Amino acid sequence: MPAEPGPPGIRCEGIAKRFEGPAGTLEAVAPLDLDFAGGRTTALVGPSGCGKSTLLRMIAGLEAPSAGTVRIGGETPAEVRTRAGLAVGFQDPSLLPWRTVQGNVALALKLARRRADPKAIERLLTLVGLEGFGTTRPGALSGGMRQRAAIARCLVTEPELLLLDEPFGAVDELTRRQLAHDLPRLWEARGTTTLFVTHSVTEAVLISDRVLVLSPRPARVVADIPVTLERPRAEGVELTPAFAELAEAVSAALARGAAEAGPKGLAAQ
Ligand SMILES: Nc1ncnc2c1ncn2[C@@H]1O[C@H](COP(=O)(O)OP(=O)(O)OP(=O)(O)O)[C@@H](O)[C@H]1O
Repeated sequence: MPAEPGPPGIRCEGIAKRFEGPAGTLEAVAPLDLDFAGGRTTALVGPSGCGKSTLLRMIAGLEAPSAGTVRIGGETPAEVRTRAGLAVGFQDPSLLPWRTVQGNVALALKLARRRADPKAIERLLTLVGLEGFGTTRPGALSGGMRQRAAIARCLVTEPELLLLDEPFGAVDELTRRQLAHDLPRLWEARGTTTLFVTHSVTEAVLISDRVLVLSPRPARVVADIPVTLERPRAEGVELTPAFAELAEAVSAALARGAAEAGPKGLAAQ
């Protein structure tokens, strides 16, 4: 099906994933119906093991659903991937060790059959705090720096859809805050549809237009919280009562989801 005009929305219908293992069937994602508006940023939060990454991988077309369908602006994930319309950033940055940071970022452009502009790459590296590290190989970077290089690699192709799975996991708190302020400005300006998995309630509220709180596995939506704070987020917004109220609503929903799941849910938190 041809792509719809404008930033692509995502529609998941009855999407589910079961894994077969020696201990039997594991229901990672129970049938879920989800809609994500085009050009918006949504945070997915939920206890460890509730199926967030599996959901993201299915939307990215990296994992086949056991049931249900995913459409991105009317297209299948495979169709969007074929024309390099989506980028995925995982906690494990998986950079090519023999290529420099510049080379790793430029590779994403090459795979998308686009010309690499070294100046544009350098600007992006500056934005993620890697100024002057373009010629360094991943082995000589810290874990957090590798993650930031991977984020630059995601952004360089200017994808329509950005799927980020805890991309700041190994980044120190201060840099993390800076990235949480700076990066959304970039993808908002481009109208990128973004899905973002995080364990940080603060980050979820800071970065997104909407927070979906998921229950312990198999995940269902416990709360769907619109984040109405002004964009771009102002410096110090984390200290405002409106922010605290939203963060509290997310935390309370997480606790409610765990409590409703019983002792298994609480243990999974
Ligand atoms: N390839 C796989 N084979 C078998 N089981 C899997 C596979 N991938 C994920 N699972 C299981 O599916 C469930 C959901 O995993 P998933 O990684 O999606 O959770 P998550 O919410 O992203 O967790 P975390 O927050 O800890 O990263 C877990 O019980 C996990 O063990």
